[in-house]
Amino acid sequence: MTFINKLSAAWTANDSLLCVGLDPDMAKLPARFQNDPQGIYHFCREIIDATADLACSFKPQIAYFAALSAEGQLQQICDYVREHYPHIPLIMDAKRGDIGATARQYAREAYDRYGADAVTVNPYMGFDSVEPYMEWADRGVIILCRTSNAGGSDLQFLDVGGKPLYQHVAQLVAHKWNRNGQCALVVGATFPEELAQVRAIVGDMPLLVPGIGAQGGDIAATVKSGRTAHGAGMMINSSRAILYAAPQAGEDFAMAARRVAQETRDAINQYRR
Ligand SMILES: O=c1ccn([C@@H]2O[C@H](COP(=O)(O)O)[C@@H](O)[C@H]2O)c(=O)[nH]1
Repeated sequence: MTFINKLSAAWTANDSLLCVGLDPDMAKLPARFQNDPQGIYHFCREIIDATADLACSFKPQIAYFAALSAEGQLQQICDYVREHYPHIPLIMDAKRGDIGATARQYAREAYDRYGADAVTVNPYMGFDSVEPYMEWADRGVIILCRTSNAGGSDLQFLDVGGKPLYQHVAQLVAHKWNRNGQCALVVGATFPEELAQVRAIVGDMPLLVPGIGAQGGDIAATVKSGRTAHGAGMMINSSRAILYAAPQAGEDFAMAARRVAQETRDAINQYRR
């Protein structure tokens, strides 16, 4: 099954456009995980079990693991999702970008080592830096377009021939690069007007949309701007707001994560149709 088919099935199965981000920050984990050599794995596993029926995808951000030399635990997490929730797409957020020969190694890392269904990629070095990922025709290639951070405007908003650069990226990916129908784009929830512009350019192409929750993006505006005619088409990511939902020590973190994930999924669904 391709990434896009798996994602469509997960949207329907869990009635959800919510992508649960896995960004484990050791300083924010409950104490029992900080004293456990396998703490990152155990924490993420509990989050996954608590939210798997509410999510359309899981998105580990590789930096949180690499910074702690915890790639082994990331591998265990990916194995766990594939074994216990094989219908939920796994997105490796790595934002890779390099020459073709190196890109092929990054693709092997994401798809073969971690078994990810999709990986995030930076388009700045052009098509030959993205093409190696497409050799895995059943996997997704999620390309940065209009990122959620304020500084994204420094380059992505540059006027290029009368249009901002991010619109060129959307057009290029939708009309030239997406030969196998495996591409998606990253567009931040913090810029709903640009999200609507991108949706108008790319048709039904899936969009990974970070920026709700901790970054303050408005859920109603995000969904209204980014949904397809079928009320889907998005993986709306929330990481910290779910992972660290427990307001104080003592509250069960997994129950709190589930509560916030459910509230977020339901808030998104209010504006889908
Ligand atoms: O434009 C982008 C692209 C990726 N991200 C990533 O998404 C999550 C957001 O985490 P929150 O805690 O929900 O803010 C994180 O992994 C980022 O690296 C993004 O925020 N914006």
